[in-house]
Amino acid sequence: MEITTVFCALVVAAIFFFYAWRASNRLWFKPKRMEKFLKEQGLKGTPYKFMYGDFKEMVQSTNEAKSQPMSLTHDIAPRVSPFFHKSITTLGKHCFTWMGTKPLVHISDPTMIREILANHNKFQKPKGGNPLTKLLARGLLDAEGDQWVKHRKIIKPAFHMEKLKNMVPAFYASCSEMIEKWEELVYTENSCEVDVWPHLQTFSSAVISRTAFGSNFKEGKNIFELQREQAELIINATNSIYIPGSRFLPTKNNKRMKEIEQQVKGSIKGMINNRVVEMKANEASNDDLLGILLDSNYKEIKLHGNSNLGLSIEEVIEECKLFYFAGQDTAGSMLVWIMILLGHHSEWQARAREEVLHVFGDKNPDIDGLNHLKVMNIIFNEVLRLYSPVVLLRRLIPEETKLGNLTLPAGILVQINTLLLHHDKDMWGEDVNDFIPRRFSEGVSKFTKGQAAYLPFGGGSRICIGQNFAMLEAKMALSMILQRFSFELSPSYSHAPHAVATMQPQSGAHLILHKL
Ligand code: HEM
Repeated sequence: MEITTVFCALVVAAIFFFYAWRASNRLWFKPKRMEKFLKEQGLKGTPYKFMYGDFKEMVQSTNEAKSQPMSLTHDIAPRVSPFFHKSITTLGKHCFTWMGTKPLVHISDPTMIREILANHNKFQKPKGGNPLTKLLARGLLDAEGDQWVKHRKIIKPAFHMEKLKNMVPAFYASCSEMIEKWEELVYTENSCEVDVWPHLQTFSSAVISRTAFGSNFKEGKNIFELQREQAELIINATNSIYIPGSRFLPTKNNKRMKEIEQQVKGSIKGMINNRVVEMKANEASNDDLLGILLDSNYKEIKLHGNSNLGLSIEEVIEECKLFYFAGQDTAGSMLVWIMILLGHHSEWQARAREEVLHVFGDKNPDIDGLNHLKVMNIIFNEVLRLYSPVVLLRRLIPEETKLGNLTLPAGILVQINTLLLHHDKDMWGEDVNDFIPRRFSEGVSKFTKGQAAYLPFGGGSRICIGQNFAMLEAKMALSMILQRFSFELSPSYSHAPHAVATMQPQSGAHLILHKL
């Protein structure tokens, strides 16, 4: 009897020590080993702090930076990315900080950046972290290896130029709705102050609803409104360290997130089922993203006679959710900074209008004309450099990997700070923080000398699939706006760029619109 009790006590103690050792290894000894390993290679870094890493400092510096607006300059990195900006300024361009227990190695050398972006199997999208973010978007953005190859192949045709051509009327209709509202607002005085930021968000959301779901536009809009609410709930939840399992607690937020998830899935599933029936009866229009995606999916299955080569309904649902997540906020962010910068730099606004009127007069913009707008193109490139909607790219290293002269241990994260790279004096020169679209007049690669230093849409094989879509959408919107209005920054405009999921104007974008 006594022997059994002693044996049981020993087993319990062994289990306790095993888990205690595992926890202390994960939370302390492993990070400390990695810290030593990185320091031995000459990298400077912040000291590891138990479990949280630099989390508290990051939140604190972001809150401080956001507490007041800045002067109207384009030197925005200290406000938008305060913690990473300070780390890189004090520790060097290649250094490390901490995301909880994981070291985050910052890479600024264009040759190393190219290598990271070219090898998507060695440098993968980060896994782990807060699992709630998966409720927002998975699909192509999240897939790896063969799964990613399969998804990209099926989705790619939806973004070919000849398919985008058919989406131009959707861009036009969405922009007309926005402009009608502005015309009502300026009606009495011929000019009026408008915070264009919410209008541009509604516009980019309408564009995605129309182009994704065509005739089911209204239903699509409803789905996207739910997704927007989901994004807000998730962003709130990710502002604190995630405690494993806490997403299953029956809190008000958790319940609402689950409810939204089910409603969104149900609606998209219903639309897909209807569309499949219509496709079989040859009654469906394949001009929208959903139609093209389903068409490309079934062609792939038919071609190889193997249903594993296509996407499952669940996967199609995830891709539809991703279109919204990846395409709405980013395009809205790009447009709002274009309008703010052109409101501030009136000479460039005048040049862009001159070009638009020269190409289209007062006619509706068409795709050929939009593809030939040179001044607008260089303005967009410069806005995307200074106010890149996506401020950083992050990758996880699953196995020990060589990068330049560094050996990076398995499990660490590498980060390319797009915003800091776009504001780097060594790369762009002393006038780095000035708005000079002309620097792109001979193309991006001429200025960067082909180096991976300009990455608003990422780079390598995982470059943004919606790049041409977004550029066309923004060109259509700006052309239609310039044909009808001139605008300048309102005295009540407060310059406060900040990064949420994308770079956004924290206090809105108050412009004075004048009807032409
Ligand atoms: C100005 C607008 C946009 C910007 C600045 C932008 C930026 C980016 C960036 C930087 C990436 C790479 C992320 C990484 O490597 O970690 C990316 C990927 C992606 N973007 Fe965009 N994007 C924009 C518009 C769109 C639109 C309109 C769509 C779709 C409707 C879209 C769909 C995607 C998808 C699906 C990926 C993942 C590609 C892959 O991993 O293979 N994006 N985007």
